[in-house]
Amino acid sequence: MKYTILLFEDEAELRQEIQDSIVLDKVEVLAFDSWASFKDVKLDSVPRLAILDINLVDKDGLTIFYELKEHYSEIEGIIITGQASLKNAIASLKLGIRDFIEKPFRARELRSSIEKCESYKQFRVKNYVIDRQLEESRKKFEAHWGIEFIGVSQAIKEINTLMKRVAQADATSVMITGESGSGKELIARGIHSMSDRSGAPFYPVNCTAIPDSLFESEFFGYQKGAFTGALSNHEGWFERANGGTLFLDEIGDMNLALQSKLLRVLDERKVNRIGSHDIVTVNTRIVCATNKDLKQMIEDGQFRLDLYHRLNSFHIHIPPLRQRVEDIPVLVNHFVRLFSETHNKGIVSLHSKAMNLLLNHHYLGNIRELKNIIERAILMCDSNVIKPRHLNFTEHTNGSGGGDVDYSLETIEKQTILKAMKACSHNKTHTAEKLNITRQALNRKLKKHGIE
Ligand SMILES: Nc1ncnc2c1ncn2[C@@H]1O[C@H](COP(=O)(O)OP(=O)(O)OP(=O)(O)O)[C@@H](O)[C@H]1O
Repeated sequence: MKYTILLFEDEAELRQEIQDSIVLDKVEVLAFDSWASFKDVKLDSVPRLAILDINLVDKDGLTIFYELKEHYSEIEGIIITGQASLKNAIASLKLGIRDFIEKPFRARELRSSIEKCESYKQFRVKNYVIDRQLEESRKKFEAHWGIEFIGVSQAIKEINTLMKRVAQADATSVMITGESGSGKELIARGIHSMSDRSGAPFYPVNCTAIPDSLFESEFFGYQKGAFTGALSNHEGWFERANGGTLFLDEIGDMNLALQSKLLRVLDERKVNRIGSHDIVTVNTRIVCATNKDLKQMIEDGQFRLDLYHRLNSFHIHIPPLRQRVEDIPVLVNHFVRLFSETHNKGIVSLHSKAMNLLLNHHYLGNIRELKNIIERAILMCDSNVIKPRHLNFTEHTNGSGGGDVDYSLETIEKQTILKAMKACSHNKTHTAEKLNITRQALNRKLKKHGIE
């Protein structure tokens, strides 16, 4: 599907520069120098995003966004301005503008802002529309394969027992920890579907995908007219998941102010939408997940200790796949059967050399990585046996067993920072940009790794 972006900028040179910098796949940028030049244009598709200068010749960017919103209620907005003021920033936020960028800005800053809008949009689309289709296919998948957490290691056996036990403890909050791709969401879904809540929604939210400015309204919902952009009543996550399970993924990315509010809801089990005095009692189980070290975050003052204890009343930790090699063969067989069926291939087995390579791989991306490797192999395989040449490992590991290579994430992070520092002649601002993190974050990491 084409992704249409509307650009309103009256400086011709900047307009062209912005257009040139947004060369993204499947994106079409329609540029205008004024409202007058846009208003009679017939669009082929619904625009998903508007990038607006505040001062245009005939209308200001905020008013234009307001008018666009009337026609395209789902449109997102980014304001670019040479005259950033608190007043404008507040007005933008109230209108539901996602980002506010001060001129002059770098092309990558704008691109990253667009990507943020898009990931938020995908989050909404996923949850409000496409989720139904996903739910359907998921149900079919579960009916066929079951939702059991696959594995034969002692760790997985214990996890399966814990899942069943906590599923019966109705309202207990659950904290799931483990590296990315290790199965945290699958466990959360498993707990939900084994509990008495299975008839009510399982509502997944990725805390990283929501800009701070929108967290509160998404969290609690709002009443029509509560603020300028509130064009209709909007249920918050707690209400949507009422009776069911709210899965808060990447809880470590929730800011401190929101953490306090979450704690209050967990204590009181009550929410009220922004702009409304009505109090809604909610019966929502919270299952949260993180791959961050929350204890360290508590020490650094970035995560509330009381919330940690509240969420951690039941803790499930998933060890990385490389520490439970005995699970690899069953997972491989499971994914071979699954993808062979999905892609209508008659693949029946795996060559022992291919299995050896899989057993010796280090899986920094855990089960997600293994799953992708098998799916690719199934697609590449032209006979009914998967052979070593069908396996496409990532560049970090070659399946040879690893030798003396240190695969710890800490080491990889340190090496990446050192490489970036070298490439940027030790200029911290440039290094931070290259690594796509803030300068403060870079300083913290340099300190952590003892670099300098
Ligand atoms: N034990 C398992 N058995 C079968 N499939 C699994 C298992 N663990 C994980 N998977 C599959 O691996 C993929 C990644 O799992 P999931 O999304 O739950 O990981 P995650 O830890 O939540 O990742 P992230 O931290 O990146 O959000 C999913 O497709 C999931 O179905």
